Amino acid sequence: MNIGIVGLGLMGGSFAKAVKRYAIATKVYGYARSEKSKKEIAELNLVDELVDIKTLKEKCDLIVLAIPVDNIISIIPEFLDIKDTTTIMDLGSTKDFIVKNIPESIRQNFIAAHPMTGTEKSGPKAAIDDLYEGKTVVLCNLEDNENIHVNRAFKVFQAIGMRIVVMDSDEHDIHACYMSHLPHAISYSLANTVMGHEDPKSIIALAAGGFKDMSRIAKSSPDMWTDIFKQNRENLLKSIDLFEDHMKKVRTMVEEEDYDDLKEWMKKANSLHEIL
Ligand SMILES: NC(=O)C1=CN([C@@H]2O[C@H](COP(=O)(O)OP(=O)(O)OC[C@H]3O[C@@H](n4cnc5c(N)ncnc54)[C@H](O)[C@@H]3O)[C@@H](O)[C@H]2O)C=CC1
Ligand SMILES: O=C(O)C(=O)Cc1ccc(O)cc1
Repeated sequence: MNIGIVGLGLMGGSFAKAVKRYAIATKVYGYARSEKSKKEIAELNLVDELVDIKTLKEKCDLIVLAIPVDNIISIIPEFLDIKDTTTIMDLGSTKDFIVKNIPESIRQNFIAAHPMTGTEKSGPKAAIDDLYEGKTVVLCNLEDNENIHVNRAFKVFQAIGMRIVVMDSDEHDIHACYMSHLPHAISYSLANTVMGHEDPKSIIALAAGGFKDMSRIAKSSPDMWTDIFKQNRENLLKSIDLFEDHMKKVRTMVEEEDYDDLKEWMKKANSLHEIL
């Protein structure tokens, strides 16, 4: 099988490394837009050959879109003439808007996937050898796909060591919102709150583990995350409201010196780590 990857940053570059490591592909092709990316991808030896979209469509059995979620939508028109036997798959963090905007003519070829793994880093240099190893990938609305494409997706994800979970795209977007998109909104908010109050010298001198843990994902790509917040806007708004309720609650308990209730509220939060 020949595999083509569009966008060779953290997710696409790591996918290239994984399929090479497990010798799943006869040849791995890549497509990148900028000269800077092309140079980095070549230096890191992420793919066997960098080609244009036309060649990618001619040569590849599986084409993976590892680009920001709005770019997935805007690049799709270039793939309307893929062969019936070509699988096209995205790795975007949102799923509902994407599946609803795939044209009918290629809907059966299009596998909507979200690997639940990543980091705050981006670009080709961020690619990691074992990013996907032992991690979960969510596949959505598989009833809209032909078997040949579903089987190919299962084969590739299992071969790179992933666990597959199947669900509807709207259900996916709710779970992804609470477990990933809201935490990113909180981390960006925390980073901006602290920087608005503390000078850089104090941050360097005094930042402890907790602050570093909670602000790590505030380093994530604004291009990628603006698109995600846009596509999952409704769920994100609801989750921010619920989070604000908790911030108001802790504020009231502290203001009213209601320390018994505060302790109970904290104990409840502690129990999350019995599950995780
Ligand atoms: N970063 C993470 O931890 C995770 C990201 N995702 C999703 O994976 C996708 C890719 O994210 P990352 O790899 O983290 O981003 P990234 O920024 O590291 O890589 C994306 C690459 O695609 C290139 N690109 C953008 N538009 C392009 C286009 N039209 N044609 C060709 N190349 C293009 C960019 O120059 C960049 O090098 C996004 O949809 C994101 O939501 C999913 C799970 C985890
Ligand atoms: O860096 C982290 O801890 C992440 O949470 C990475 C991440 C980012 C986006 C996703 O859709 C999934 C995972």
